Amino acid sequence: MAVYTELDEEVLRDFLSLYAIGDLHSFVGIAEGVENSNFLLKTTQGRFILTLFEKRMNPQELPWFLGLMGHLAQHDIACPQPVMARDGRVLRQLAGKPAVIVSFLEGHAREEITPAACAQVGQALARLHKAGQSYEAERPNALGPQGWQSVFASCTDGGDEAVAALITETKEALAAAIKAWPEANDLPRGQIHADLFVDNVFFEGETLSGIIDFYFACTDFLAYDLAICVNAWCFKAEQDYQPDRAAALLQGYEQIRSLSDAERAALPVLCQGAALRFLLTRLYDWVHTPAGALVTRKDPWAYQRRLNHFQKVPHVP
Ligand SMILES: Nc1ncnc2c1ncn2[C@@H]1O[C@H](COP(=O)(O)OP(=O)(O)O)[C@@H](O)[C@H]1O
Ligand SMILES: N[C@@H](CCOP(=O)(O)O)C(=O)O
Repeated sequence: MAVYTELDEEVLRDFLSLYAIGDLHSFVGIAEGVENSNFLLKTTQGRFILTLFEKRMNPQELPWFLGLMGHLAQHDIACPQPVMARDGRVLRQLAGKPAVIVSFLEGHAREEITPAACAQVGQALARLHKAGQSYEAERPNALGPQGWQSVFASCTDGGDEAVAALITETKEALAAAIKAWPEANDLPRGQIHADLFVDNVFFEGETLSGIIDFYFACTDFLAYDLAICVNAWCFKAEQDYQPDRAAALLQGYEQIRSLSDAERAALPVLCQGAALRFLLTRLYDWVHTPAGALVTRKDPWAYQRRLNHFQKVPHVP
């Protein structure tokens, strides 16, 4: 569930009067999601998403994310577009939290993943990368190799025997991936989504209709974003690698943006890094989420299995 902050209807009506998006018909909290509180608003002018940013977000970084989403939307990427209030501001405060209203995207996350869906994800990712090239402000990836080390360090005293074993087994892989990681100038860089998982891509029928959740976006290797998608989209039952999906993902991507030889050669290590990144943040949540918390913890072992796959089979697809 992800509604951490309750909203009072009158307070919301007052808030909406700052925008030119019509009068409130109804609002409902959205159960999906983990990080922030999201509400579906229905107004006399249509549907919108209201997000209240919760404590894991650094409010100083919000203008970068909202600027990127606005930039991409203006470049025909189907993503939420931040809505300006009458005074021209997109970021305000509501119920004591930073708040934004964005456009509503039609569609739903897929339940069945096919190579054809992966091909469209690849195309959409490449379009996002191309459109992001003209968004100049940079945001370093806080969850790059340096970040992995500090997340790892903050997991090491907690958890049961299974967690202790996972920590031991991850230590060596972490050191190896950091050592093998490309230098900043080795590969093309730009704005990446960095969390393009199945729940963040909407389809209407068989057609990709939009991409949401840009709050891990950052400036990093473009091919690393592809490696994240290989991890997120190309395994079945959390462990069986599906090379046909990966082939379709890469082919779709290259229909829009060609990969260089260096990017292709780096994909296996980038896939290991992507597996580690999600293993580590899931492990952090596993160790630090108190029993009885509203949020369902995600399984870090699913990403250990992916990491093991890319260690044993160092080629993609
Ligand atoms: N622009 C949007 N249009 C339609 N639905 C959205 C939009 N943004 C978010 N949602 C809905 O809200 C849910 C949670 O959003 P998400 O950005 O993943 O939250 P979190 O960052 O908290 O994980 C999504 O699964 C989707 O159902
Ligand atoms: N995709 C990440 C978790 C981030 O959650 P989101 O709901 O913000 O996409 C993972 O699977 O570990």
